[in-house]
Amino acid sequence: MTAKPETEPVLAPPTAPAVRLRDAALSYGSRTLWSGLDLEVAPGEFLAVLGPNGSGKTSLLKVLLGLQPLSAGTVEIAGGPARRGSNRIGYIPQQRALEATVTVRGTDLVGFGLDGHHWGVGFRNRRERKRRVEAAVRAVEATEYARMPLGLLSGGEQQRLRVAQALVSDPSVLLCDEPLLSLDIAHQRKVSRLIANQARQAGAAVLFVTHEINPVLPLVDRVLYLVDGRFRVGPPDEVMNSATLSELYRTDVEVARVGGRLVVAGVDDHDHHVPEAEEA
Ligand SMILES: Nc1ncnc2c1ncn2[C@@H]1O[C@H](COP(=O)(O)OP(=O)(O)OP(=O)(O)O)[C@@H](O)[C@H]1O
Repeated sequence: MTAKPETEPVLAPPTAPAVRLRDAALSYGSRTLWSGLDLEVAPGEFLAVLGPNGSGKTSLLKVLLGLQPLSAGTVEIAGGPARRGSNRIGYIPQQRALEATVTVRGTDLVGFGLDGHHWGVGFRNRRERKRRVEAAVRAVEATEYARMPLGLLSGGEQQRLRVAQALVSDPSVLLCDEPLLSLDIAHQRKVSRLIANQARQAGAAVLFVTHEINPVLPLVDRVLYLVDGRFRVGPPDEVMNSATLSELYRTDVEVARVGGRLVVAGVDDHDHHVPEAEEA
């Protein structure tokens, strides 16, 4: 007979999800982008969000940013309701080219990422603010041009500063909308690592919208794949396979692994927007 332990084992408290959607739906007019979406993203988790144009990936991020209300269901993020302007949430928006006349400097853009209730007042905070902005600019290797007007910078340089802006507040949730676009391969790799470090080292939940999973495949814990109102969530191997994608797209889709990369054939949307980093 085995002796009963005198005390119950101490269990670590379960970690609350950083993002939780319950039975969530989003419609614009009569068009439903997705419905019945139950999704929990844990602190430290890296979730890739894939799907063809118009499937509602950016709209999902807008819901999490408090910019778009759900049509049904509930959303919680970083321990509270989705609301605008939280500096616990970092956001790398889908890139839009800035006009040459934009005179805001890179360091100002990065500093906006810190603007919250406890920043920007008092000398000590100003000094700390400057230190953090400089560290974030250094991390994306933008020191050389960070004081220039944004309108004069290349698309890739602007993008690196947007990444610094999203990371500067040490966010607990990081929402990224195609963050590797217009970056060269070396910077795709560096930016992917910075984003992954925010998950692995700082414990942030990362939602990473992308058309091309290969540059981040080694970093991805789970995939959310949206197609025409249908979706699947699971580890990359469970979602990125011929059977699952054929079911989602309702047509024959072939997925093969070639040298550690995923090759998807049979759907137009797997156009390669970005040259691929060999290793994220
Ligand atoms: N405010 C809005 N009102 C009405 N329709 C909208 C609104 N915002 C987005 N849409 C539509 O919803 C659909 C999904 O848009 P969304 O930007 O979320 O797609 P996506 O999956 O991010 O696409 P892409 O891969 O092209 O970036 C699109 O057809 C878009 O036109």
